[in-house]
Amino acid sequence: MPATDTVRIRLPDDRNYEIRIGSGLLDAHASWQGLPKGGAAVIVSNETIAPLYAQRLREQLLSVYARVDLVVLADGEQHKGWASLNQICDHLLSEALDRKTVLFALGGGVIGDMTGFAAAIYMRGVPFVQVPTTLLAQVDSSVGGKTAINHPLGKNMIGAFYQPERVIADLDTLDSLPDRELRAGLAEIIKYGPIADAGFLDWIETNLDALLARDKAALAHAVRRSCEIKADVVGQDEREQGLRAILNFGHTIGHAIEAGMGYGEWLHGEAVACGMVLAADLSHRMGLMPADFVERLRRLVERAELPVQPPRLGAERYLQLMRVDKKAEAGAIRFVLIEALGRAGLHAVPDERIVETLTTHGAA
Ligand SMILES: NC(=O)c1ccc[n+]([C@@H]2O[C@H](COP(=O)([O-])OP(=O)(O)OC[C@H]3O[C@@H](n4cnc5c(N)ncnc54)[C@H](O)[C@@H]3O)[C@@H](O)[C@H]2O)c1
Ligand SMILES: O=C(O)C(=O)C[C@@H](O)[C@H](O)[C@H](O)COP(=O)(O)O
Ligand SMILES: [Zn+2]
Repeated sequence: MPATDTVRIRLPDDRNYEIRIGSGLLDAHASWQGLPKGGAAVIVSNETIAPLYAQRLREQLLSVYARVDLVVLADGEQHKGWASLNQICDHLLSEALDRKTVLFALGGGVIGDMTGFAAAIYMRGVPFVQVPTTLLAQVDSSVGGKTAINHPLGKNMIGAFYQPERVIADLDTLDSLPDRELRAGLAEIIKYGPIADAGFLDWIETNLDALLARDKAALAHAVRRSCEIKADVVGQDEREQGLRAILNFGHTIGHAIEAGMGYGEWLHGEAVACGMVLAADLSHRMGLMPADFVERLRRLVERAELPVQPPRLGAERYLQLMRVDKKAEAGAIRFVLIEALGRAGLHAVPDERIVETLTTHGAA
């Protein structure tokens, strides 16, 4: 039996679940035991991941479920929309699958977010399991129950909070992940340091080369610590009434970059990395953090070979995109700013300050 780390996420109404992290989990019988059954299993994946892993998952699930279907979606952030969501629902309905059906999201954050949303709305809710295969999905998107599709006017604008039954993060699936996608995952790992754990930021700085070299022990630690932090935050504030917003550090500008450039042009993690550098700069301009913190974060992002220079969309376009951000209130754009190393909060930032930061970084 392969070594497995388990992080538990604690939620009201008997909705606690486990995040299992380790090597060989995809092929381990135990990963798939104890889940809801009595209906069919449906694996939702995409044209890149399905040929790599769907057959292995299907074989495992056939020891639990009498029927295991596979829905293969187009690959890419630009397909995180109504058409793909409909494709999942069309399959479920045309096969007359009942509300005991369990969906298995096999892929990165795009597949996880869409499968979770389909699970939330099909027959008003069927169970689903996250099987994340990107670093980003293992450290972030598979945990916490944010599900969504994109809209041309804004990222993740149509969705639901809906928790999975379990998360199975098999570190071995990262072996086939392209380098650019691995680096995108590092962005969300870096995020957890400044917002929640200064010691973890030190650890990332020390171990960045090992992470880039895909050292399994380093990856296992990064995934576990990231999941612990996220599970703790979500356990306190599942529906983002307050604290959970800290997980959006770097995302106000990041989401504007993704939508403004056209989904898929910048990877989510790339846009978040750049957004964190600008949000760090804003934290300094708002008098919360010293200048050396901005430099420290910029240096780390650069070392991870992630972008620090935002695209020149123009200040007005950035402001327009950020006014539809979910954290905005009554037209005021609100940013997650760092207040001290390991502590963050939500702050309304005047447009002039935002324009200053955008201009300094060549985005305006
Ligand atoms: N729900 C949340 O809390 C949350 C958190 C963070 C990000 N997200 C969302 O997640 C999405 C980004 O997720 P992502 O970075 O995983 O991107 P992704 O899902 O697009 O996957 C990245 C690419 O890697 C490929 N891939 C996946 N696993 C692979 C593997 N093991 N081997 C080879 N190729 C593989 C995919 O086919 C895709 O081309 C965004 O839509 C973002 O909004 C959601
Ligand atoms: O789980 C959360 O909460 C997050 O904010 C995690 C983010 O990394 C993620 O990108 C999330 O999808 C963003 O949520 P949104 O509400 O800003 O769309
Ligand atoms: Zn994110």
